[in-house]
Amino acid sequence: MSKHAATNTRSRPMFIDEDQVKQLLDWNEARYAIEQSFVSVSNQARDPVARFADQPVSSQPARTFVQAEGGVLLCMPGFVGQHRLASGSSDRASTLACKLITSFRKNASIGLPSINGEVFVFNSTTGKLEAIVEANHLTGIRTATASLVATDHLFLRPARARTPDGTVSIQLGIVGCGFQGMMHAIGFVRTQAALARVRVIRLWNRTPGRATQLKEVLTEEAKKTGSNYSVFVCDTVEDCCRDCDVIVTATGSSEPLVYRSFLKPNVHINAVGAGEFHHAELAQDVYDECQVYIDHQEGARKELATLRSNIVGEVGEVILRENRPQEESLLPKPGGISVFQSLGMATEDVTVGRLVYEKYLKAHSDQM
Ligand SMILES: NC(=O)C1=CN([C@@H]2O[C@H](COP(=O)(O)OP(=O)(O)OC[C@H]3O[C@@H](n4cnc5c(N)ncnc54)[C@H](O)[C@@H]3O)[C@@H](O)[C@H]2O)C=CC1
Ligand SMILES: O=C([O-])C1=[NH+]CCC1
Repeated sequence: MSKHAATNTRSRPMFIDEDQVKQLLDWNEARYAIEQSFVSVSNQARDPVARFADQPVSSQPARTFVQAEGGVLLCMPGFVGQHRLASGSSDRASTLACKLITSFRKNASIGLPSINGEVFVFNSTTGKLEAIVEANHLTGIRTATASLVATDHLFLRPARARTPDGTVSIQLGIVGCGFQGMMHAIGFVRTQAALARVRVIRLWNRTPGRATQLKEVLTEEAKKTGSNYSVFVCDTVEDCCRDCDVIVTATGSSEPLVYRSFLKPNVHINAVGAGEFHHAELAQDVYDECQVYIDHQEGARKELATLRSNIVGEVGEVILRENRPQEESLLPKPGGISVFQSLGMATEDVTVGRLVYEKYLKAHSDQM
């Protein structure tokens, strides 16, 4: 743990529950933690002589899947070395953690989330388990934030650079209004000041009732955040995607939902959901034309082995090359389709789990 962090010297680990995570985790702080995670993975993947000493490094194997009768258990261990805990801070930390997460699709019918997890945070010097962080909300925020970071670096920053006042506004499409779809929509709304104004949100869900519910949530959210976007519930995926600048797919579909003909020529898609495999939601004619960016080569080799597309590289490598004119840019060709194929990776849970734990320790320092 960092020299500035109080550590848990008790024999029992801290338990940080869902409600506490909701209070502690902030979208903009999570964004920085996720950027650190992306960068750590790509910095580690570099040739050692080309690695940046002032950037974090990491170690993370491809995750393992254990098939049970009703679903699957994923084991996601990871280490991030020398990451910054907050933007603008010179304090660095190293974090060892493991997320255990289950995906049981039929849970919705009994009123439970389909995805349930915990992040186990260890002391990276002694290996002692220091905290268990409930990770349903955490997984929602970290996954949506990974999409926000990818959208920002691949699509919004170049767009902002092309406008005279450095601001952009977007029409956002959400295909699949379950937990992830909701968290993504809220994430885009809550980070408007930093990323892009949201002027329209278009929603589609297989069962329209869930899209209508999300419309109500987003209408409340507009009041809370003083935003004035319009929200539309769409009857078809085509209608949902029409005219969108940014699209999120977050379903369990094993069949393609989004086809090339539904899309504007210049669009960024965050493909988050997984049916039988991770690239099921977009049709092959989208993959034939787009440029794909991933979170983690190691995971992609295993989980995207059947994807036929132009995989440009990791989002972290795009970030590392920004503002370094001596290195060739990995940005998408202007005016085309970019896809962030999100698998989800342990280092995201490592840096965000550590953020929650640090904030918990700070909030409870008088009781330690
Ligand atoms: N990339 C990442 O880091 C992560 C990805 N996921 C994936 O995101 C997806 C959504 O997860 P949650 O929102 O937590 O689940 P959820 O159970 O809350 O929502 C599932 C959504 O998928 C839709 N859906 C299911 N089967 C469908 C089909 N055949 N056609 C169209 N829509 C269908 C449902 O209507 C619902 O909108 C899952 O595939 C999950 O594995 C979840 C967490 C992290
Ligand atoms: O990265 C993650 O946490 C998950 N990806 C798919 C299900 C959960």
